[in-house]
This record gives sequence, structure tokens and C-alpha cells, in this order.
Amino acid sequence: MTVCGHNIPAGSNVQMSHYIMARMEQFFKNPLTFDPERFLRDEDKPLYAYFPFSLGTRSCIGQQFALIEARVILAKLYQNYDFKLDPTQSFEILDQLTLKPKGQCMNYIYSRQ
Ligand code: HEM
Repeated sequence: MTVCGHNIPAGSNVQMSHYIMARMEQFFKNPLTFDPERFLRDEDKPLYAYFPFSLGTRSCIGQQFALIEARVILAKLYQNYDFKLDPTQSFEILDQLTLKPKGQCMNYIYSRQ
């Protein structure tokens, strides 16, 4: 099989990298800019370049549940607490299959009550 001019022999193990695809200008405008609004429901998203829950027949059956759960948890947290990032922390990435901040995500948390 040939994909974009590359020959893929039968039996090859093919993986897709979110990390690389999310940084490609052809899929995301200004890919290195922190812009959560690009993921708003009505924004145009490249269909096959954004697949956190995978795509196709074996994609995540918990996707809708996970998205609702995340909204509820975030809403509850922001209703009850104010968050302030510790300004001294670095923004280096720790790459361990999934990506996370190297120095964790240190916050000051203030109760709103
Ligand atoms: C942010 C949360 C979640 C993410 C990012 C996520 C992501 C994924 C991905 C990428 C797959 C495909 C794995 C593959 O290709 O082999 C998958 C499959 C699956 N997920 Fe999730 N998932 C999440 C939450 C959930 C929840 C909450 C449930 C259940 C309540 C769930 C149940 C499943 C199941 C059963 C499969 C296997 C589907 C199949 O093979 O037909 N997931 N998930």
C-alpha cells in the first residue's frame, strides 16, 4: 500500500502521533499557540488529525460520558475554588507515553466560601 508516496509493506505496525499532528500548520493554524478556543464545538476541526478518543468502529465508547464528566468536574471546581498557577514553575514537558508538565502543575487554591 502507498500512502502519500510512502510504501507501507504488508504487516507493518503503523502508529499515528498526536504530538506531531497537533503541531502541523496544515492541520492547525498557529499550532504552537495556546488557544483552547480552537476546540470549541462550532470551530472547524480537521477530521482525521484530531482523535483523542480514536476514530472508527473501535473508538472509545465512553467518549460522551467522559466529556460530560469533565465538564461537571471543572464546573464544580470553578464554582467552589479559585486557582492561581505558581509562577515559578517551568513549562517543560515530561514525555511518558502521555505528556505532562515536568514540574507537575503547581497551583495556589483558594476556597470561594
Ligand atoms: C478522557 C477520557 C478518555 C479517553 C481520552 C479515552 C480514549 C480512548 C481511546 C483512544 C480508545 C481506543 C483505544 C484503541 O484504539 O485501542 C478508547 C477505547 C475505549 N474506551 Fe475510552 N477514553 C476515555 C474514557 C473512557 C470512559 C469514561 C469509558 C467507559 C465509561 C471508556 C471506555 C472505553 C472502551 C470500552 C473502549 C474500547 C472500545 C472498543 O474497543 O470497541 N473510555 N478510549
